[in-house]
Amino acid sequence: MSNLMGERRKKVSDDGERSLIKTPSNASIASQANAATAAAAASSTGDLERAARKQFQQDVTPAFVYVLAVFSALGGFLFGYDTGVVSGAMLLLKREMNLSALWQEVLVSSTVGAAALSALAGGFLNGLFGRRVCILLASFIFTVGGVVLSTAPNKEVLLVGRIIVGLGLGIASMTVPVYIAESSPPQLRGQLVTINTLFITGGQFIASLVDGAFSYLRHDGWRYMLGLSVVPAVLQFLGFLFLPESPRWLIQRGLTQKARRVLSQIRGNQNIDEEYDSIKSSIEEEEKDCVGGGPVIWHMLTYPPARRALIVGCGLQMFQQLSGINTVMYYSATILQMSGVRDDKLAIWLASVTAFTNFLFTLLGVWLVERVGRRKLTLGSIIGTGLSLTLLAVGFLLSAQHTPPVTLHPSDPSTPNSTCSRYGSCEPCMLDPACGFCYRENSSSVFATSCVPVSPAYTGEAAWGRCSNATQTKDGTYWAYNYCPTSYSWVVLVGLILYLAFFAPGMGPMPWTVNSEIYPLWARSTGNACSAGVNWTFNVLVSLTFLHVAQYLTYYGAFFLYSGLALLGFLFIYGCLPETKGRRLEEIESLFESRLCSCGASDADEGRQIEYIRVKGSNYHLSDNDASDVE
Ligand SMILES: O[C@H]1[C@H](O)[C@@H](O)[C@H](O)[C@@H](O)[C@H]1O
Repeated sequence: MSNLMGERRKKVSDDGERSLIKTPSNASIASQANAATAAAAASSTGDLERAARKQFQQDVTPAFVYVLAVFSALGGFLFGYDTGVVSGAMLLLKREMNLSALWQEVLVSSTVGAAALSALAGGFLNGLFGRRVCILLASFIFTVGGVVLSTAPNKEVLLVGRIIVGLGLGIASMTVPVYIAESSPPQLRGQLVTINTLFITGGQFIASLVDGAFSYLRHDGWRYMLGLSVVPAVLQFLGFLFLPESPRWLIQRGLTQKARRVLSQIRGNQNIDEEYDSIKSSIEEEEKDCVGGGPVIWHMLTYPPARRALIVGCGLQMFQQLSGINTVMYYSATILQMSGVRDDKLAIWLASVTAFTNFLFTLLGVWLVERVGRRKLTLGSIIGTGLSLTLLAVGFLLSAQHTPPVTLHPSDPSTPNSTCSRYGSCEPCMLDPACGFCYRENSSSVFATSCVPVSPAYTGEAAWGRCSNATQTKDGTYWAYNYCPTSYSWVVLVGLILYLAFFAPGMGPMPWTVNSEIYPLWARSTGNACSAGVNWTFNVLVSLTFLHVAQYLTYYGAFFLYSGLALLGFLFIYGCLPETKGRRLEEIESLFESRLCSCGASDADEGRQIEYIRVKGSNYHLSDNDASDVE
């Protein structure tokens, strides 16, 4: 490895191309001087920071970096679409292909499992072939997966298609944030990377609409649902044929001339000298520090700053999933049914309201990330998430305490000893996956209640009796498979809305955003591969265990457990997450240098960042040579 690094260093130190740098025009120098004046005139540090940022964005940020971010974030859209669309597709598939519960579970989790594995492999591919090739590869894989899924003749081919899609998901989920972070100017980086998560939640929302629309098509509707992902995948593939490689990766590989060209392309009229030099010298520094051979993960584990960054990155992803987002999203249709929406179709449409709320509040995160910073946003978010989870748990607890008793004990001659008939009230009946609650309702009460076995083919019906034909029958008889009728459903509904409002701006996007920036360049691919792998692994663990956890601990127990985990997450974030706002990627490693886990950013750190932006704001008019004095 040291030999390799020595060779690379030689290439990196080739500096013969300085004449290729675009020198700033008089107009740009004048406008940069305006930036400084505007910044200097601002009275308070907050005004100063805002003025500098605004002026910088107006003068220096070319539209190209936004185009680049949006095309990359199509990877996020596919992430959201492919993970979201499957629930609606499964409703149709299980009838059409007669899928057992095991097959349904395998089809849903195979994608997430494959994503976990391919995210890990993506680290290696990223280092070797670069970010652009990996994004091209991911969109190609998505396209193939979409075609296989939409034309699948049987469940085995469906499984192959779901695994292919998962392979694309893993690579895209770890590459896209890194690519955007490496191409963005520091003061926009948080916002642009967070756009990727906005696209994830946007993909989930569109998937829920597609699910709603095609659920009316009883035959082959699932083919359209699963196959439509080909459209954004092809769009991204075509776009990336024309988009450039990450300049940082190019410099690392010694392709300095190309890196300069790309940097001036994405920075427009801004002078790139300072940025180029700082990236290059930090890579040289990194390479000097890095001695000995062996895999990058070993170097990360034995080099304290990289190890701390890895702990923070993986911990954030783990706590994101442990705070139960995918359970809450998945369960939202049932929560809505509990609250009185008894019609199946309407519940599917209302689930898209949940997905839209998640999307809307992620937009708030895009707006807040560069204003309040990553640390405060994540801390505020996890506190709110934990409290909303407690409210959800209290709602479920109240419903359980006032659960309606079973008043009728009908027995079917073919299943006389069904365990269902032994339950005395709705709560234990509904928690048993083999049983459901059948009841009649009028405006003031629930009556004529019974606990009966669920139909083996479809959980939306009872195996026999009054509820064997549909979720809701004409005479006001209802079938409740995984909820109990309750007058406390409003508490759960408020909990759900608050949960999304708090989770989506912070805990949703920040783990991805922070991971894209905390690792030094030599460890960035591997660090992101590991943390994305952790995200997918905990995603599959939490979704696979939810029903079992609910069965043993009841729903309120499961939600109390999640809120306890959110509390642990808060302590972890409070103790370990530093503020990275406004810093260059190359500066961030120093945040992990001395402290145990790089604990909280102090006010002094905040001051330094404002100073950094201020100095940069007033520095644009300086000559190229002066620029280096600033750092
Ligand atoms: O950041 C995303 C987002 O919050 C999604 O809504 C969720 O489904 C994903 O698991 C998560 O990684």
